[in-house]
Amino acid sequence: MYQVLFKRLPGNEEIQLPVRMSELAAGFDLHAAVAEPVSLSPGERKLIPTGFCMAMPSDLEAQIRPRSGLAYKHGITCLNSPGTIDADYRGEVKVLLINLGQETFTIERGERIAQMVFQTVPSITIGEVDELPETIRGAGGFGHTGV
Ligand SMILES: O=c1ccn([C@H]2C[C@H](O)[C@@H](COP(=O)(O)OP(=O)(O)OP(=O)(O)O)O2)c(=O)[nH]1
Ligand SMILES: [Mg+2]
Repeated sequence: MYQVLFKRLPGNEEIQLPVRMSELAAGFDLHAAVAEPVSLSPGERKLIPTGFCMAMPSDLEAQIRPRSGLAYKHGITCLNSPGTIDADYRGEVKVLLINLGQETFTIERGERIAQMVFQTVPSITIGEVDELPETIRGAGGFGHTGV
């Protein structure tokens, strides 16, 4: 079990912290901490504040992913999906939304705009070599095995 710490930013006392909407939901929904409703016209992108900063164990990352309902109904998605929250980031978590739909979409204060999924990050070191270990696939890719 991991513990993730959240710190609300001033003025966001009534904005819910990330919340799971069902017992086994993978994603914690993120709420918009916009001061007033924010409109996204078709094709427009905006960085939406969540009103909190966080700290998680060093072997975790958090991914910011779209909500499928907003994507399906309104064309609202995360431009940089999945967004990456690094374990050492202490700034406000923000969500980069884009409107790929055909109508203007308005984000209300407190609305659930995206979801955050936690993942473990393996410990990696980088090694440089002249030759890589051989494989049967070799350099074949991009449809090399057929459809
Ligand atoms: O959707 C996102 C993506 C990133 N971040 C924050 C947390 C993350 O740790 C930091 C940096 O993100 P990223 O590495 O994706 O951006 P970068 O363009 O490489 O910026 P940097 O040079 O700060 O790493 O920005 C968010 O709040 N929301
Ligand atoms: Mg980066």
